[in-house]
Amino acid sequence: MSVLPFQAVPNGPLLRARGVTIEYPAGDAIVRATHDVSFDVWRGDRFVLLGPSGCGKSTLLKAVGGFIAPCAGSLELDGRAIAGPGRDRIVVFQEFDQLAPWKTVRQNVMFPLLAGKTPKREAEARALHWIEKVGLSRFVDAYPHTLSGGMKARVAIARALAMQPEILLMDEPFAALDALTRRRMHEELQVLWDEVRFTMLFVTHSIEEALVVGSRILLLSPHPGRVRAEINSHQFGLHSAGGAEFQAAAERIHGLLFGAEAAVPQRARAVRS
Ligand SMILES: Nc1ncnc2c1ncn2[C@@H]1O[C@H](COP(=O)(O)OP(=O)(O)OP(=O)(O)O)[C@@H](O)[C@H]1O
Repeated sequence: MSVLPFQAVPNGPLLRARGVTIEYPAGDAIVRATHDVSFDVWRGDRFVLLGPSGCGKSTLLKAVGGFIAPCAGSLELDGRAIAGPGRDRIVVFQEFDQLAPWKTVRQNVMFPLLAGKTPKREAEARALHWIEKVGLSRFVDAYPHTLSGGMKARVAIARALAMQPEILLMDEPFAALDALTRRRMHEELQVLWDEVRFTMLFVTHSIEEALVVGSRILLLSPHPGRVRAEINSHQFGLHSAGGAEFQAAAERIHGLLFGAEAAVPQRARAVRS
């Protein structure tokens, strides 16, 4: 019998999570961070994991990044089991001091490309391309300590996108920024996405941010995180923030997360917005 080489499932979801349960050892005990979480992320999705502090959002993101393994369930990217970190998944954290302080903006963006053996000329061209896309061309030779928080956020995004990952993993990337800068970053992320259509898995505990940033939102219950509902939110954006429909969606999400509906464990439901 001939064995066919593995092939990715055409037209399937890019990221498939099935029954993901993740536990941490904590002394003699075990902390269950997520329980039986399933979801699909399709190419071009801006998929948000939303839930209260401690519901396992970052844990799920780290598992997708390949930094921790589920104790039950499966995670697949493009049909292949996630078995460890890979260049197809790049994480952007909220600590922008992940930028090397002794490297310029250009050098910071080039660094992971060079580490991945991209030829220097190509690495520089790609770095300059993405630095321009995030509006920092004038700052290519600046050092991180001379940049504002928003500018550092943009460098981190440029560095991630320059790697051309299959999926960008963003863990509350704007949480440390002031409200005005965060709003600006939401705008810029939207402009970038409109142009590039990258796939994004975005973690936040802010309902408003989830609605503005996301095209689909997975609501997770408090500790351990279980899927409460999945919501379409592509119709919302900064233009609709504060409007009646936006407020109604935000209130419904709040009810699902914290209200009477949240008290009764329930299976995942598709909720139309
Ligand atoms: N390294 C660890 N060891 C033990 N327990 C952990 C570890 N990391 C996370 N946890 C626990 O797992 C649960 C989920 O944590 P996680 O950071 O994923 O939640 P979160 O939803 O991202 O929270 P936040 O919004 O506050 O960042 C929490 O109860 C947390 O205390």
